[in-house]
Amino acid sequence: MTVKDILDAIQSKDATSADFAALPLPESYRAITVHKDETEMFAGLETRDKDPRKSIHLDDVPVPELGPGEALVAVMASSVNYNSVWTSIFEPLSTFGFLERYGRTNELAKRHDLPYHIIGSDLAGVVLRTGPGVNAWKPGDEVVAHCLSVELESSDGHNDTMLDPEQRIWGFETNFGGLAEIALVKSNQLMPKPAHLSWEEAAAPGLVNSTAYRQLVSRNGAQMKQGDNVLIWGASGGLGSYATQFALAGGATPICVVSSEQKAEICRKMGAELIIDRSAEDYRFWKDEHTQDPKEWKRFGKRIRELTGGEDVDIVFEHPGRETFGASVYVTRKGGTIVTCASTSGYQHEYDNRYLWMSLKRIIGSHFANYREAWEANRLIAKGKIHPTLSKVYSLEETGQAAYDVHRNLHQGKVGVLCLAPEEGLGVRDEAMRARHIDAINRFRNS
Ligand SMILES: C/C=C/C(=O)SCCNC(=O)CCNC(=O)[C@H](O)C(C)(C)COP(=O)(O)OP(=O)(O)OC[C@H]1O[C@@H](n2cnc3c(N)ncnc32)[C@H](O)[C@@H]1OP(=O)(O)O
Ligand SMILES: NC(=O)C1=CN([C@@H]2O[C@H](COP(=O)(O)OP(=O)(O)OC[C@H]3O[C@@H](n4cnc5c(N)ncnc54)[C@H](OP(=O)(O)O)[C@@H]3O)[C@@H](O)[C@H]2O)C=CC1
Repeated sequence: MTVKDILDAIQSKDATSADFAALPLPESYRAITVHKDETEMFAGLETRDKDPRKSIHLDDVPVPELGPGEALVAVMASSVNYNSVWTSIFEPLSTFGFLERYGRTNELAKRHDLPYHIIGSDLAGVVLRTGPGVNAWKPGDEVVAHCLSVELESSDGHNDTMLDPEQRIWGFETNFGGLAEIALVKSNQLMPKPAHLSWEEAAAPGLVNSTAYRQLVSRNGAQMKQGDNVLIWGASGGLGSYATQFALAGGATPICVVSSEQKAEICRKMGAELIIDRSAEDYRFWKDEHTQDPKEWKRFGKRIRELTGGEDVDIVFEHPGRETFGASVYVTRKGGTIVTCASTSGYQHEYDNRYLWMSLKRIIGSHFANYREAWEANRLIAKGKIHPTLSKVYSLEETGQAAYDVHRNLHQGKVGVLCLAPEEGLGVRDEAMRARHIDAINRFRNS
């Protein structure tokens, strides 16, 4: 039995759940990995010079044992997230430490502590097997998976599953991720695949869409409301392309920051009108490595006021971190919110705290999304209210290049990866709904 037989079953129109359940599992499958004995390979290099194409491998790996509450999924497509870039350059630390720590927690978790890490935190595919105790899903179900892995044995996470002390991001802090032909997930990560999307389109939004939803919309984030001005860094990037859509769909006004005219045009296509090209306007928030320039914060703030007709921003959607955080705190209106989920340009932030406390601003930390938020975010995709922002699709063999593109900011929106799917465009079940949204679905394609 090989993965080819699985693919044949998926592509045959009449395979039943019983047929999928009867398919023997292959012994091995192809997966994107990083290797434990290579974690020092980039020692001494600058971050930008660490090349994912060198550290990312395509290996044959054994199918992991299936535990209670888990599912094995045949992965048709996945996507590249920035967390896989971090994994592949071993920054800010090697993910093997996460796997070792997880492995120490219990007997079943030991499976994750291996000399290779199968990465990837998104998937669209078909359930192959479910473990004991799984009733909601069965072999043959077409699914996407969100990336929240929790144990829920402590009450700390019972109101908000992101607060579980054993909270992990699947495919980053656990093994057996989505950039592979088969993935192992907890069954409560599974959600229905949006019927109007192809496999690669369905696999694209998951992680970033859920994160932007919590960060901007949820009561756990900035609680954006109608009429809010929302400053969105990297508005045509992974997170930003969903934040921009949430702002527009929620009656807010996005002020989109991008770094080229091409990216500005994509934001206009999404419906945004207020756009700042940070390259063309050449903001230099840092005079040198250690000193910020408040005059540049002010110039940036003036530009925002020009665009909004004199208003400041209610919310800043932050993730670049060190480079922009001082400016973000400065330009937020009195009583406004800076909501951050990352620090791509550096995690030691500096800002002038007088502008925070004297103007009663708040900084909120946000990370991925709880079960319910991830479900709600996926529901918005399934209803055609928010759309995938897939620009380019690579084969599994080309994942290193795909991660390189994201690391070097050469991409737009999301970059997809075909795993078992032999070509793009497969897996659409609701053609009529697709036709209604086709322009929006294709907005980012080939940009
Ligand atoms: C969905 C996608 C998301 C993304 O893309 S996010 C971007 C990618 N992610 C990242 O860049 C984050 C990567 N992770 C990290 O950098 C690290 O992961 C953290 C900085 C988040 C945490 O650091 P660590 O060293 O792993 O964990 P500690 O919590 O600092 O625990 C180490 C030891 O320190 C003890 N400790 C924790 N808090 C306290 C305290 N308040 N007082 C005293 N001790 C403390 C712990 O218990 C433990 O101890 P013991 O080693 O013995 O187990
Ligand atoms: N905590 C969480 O749950 C999550 C955290 N993340 C983290 O968020 C970060 C962004 O992820 P994602 O959106 O997918 O990545 P992308 O690379 O797809 O998009 C980020 C965008 O940010 C902009 N940007 C990059 N560097 C800078 C800078 N120095 N100053 C201003 N803008 C900058 C770029 O846009 P432009 O050049 O056009 O300005 C880029 O398109 C990553 O660090 C990732 O790990 C992501 C998802 C979830």
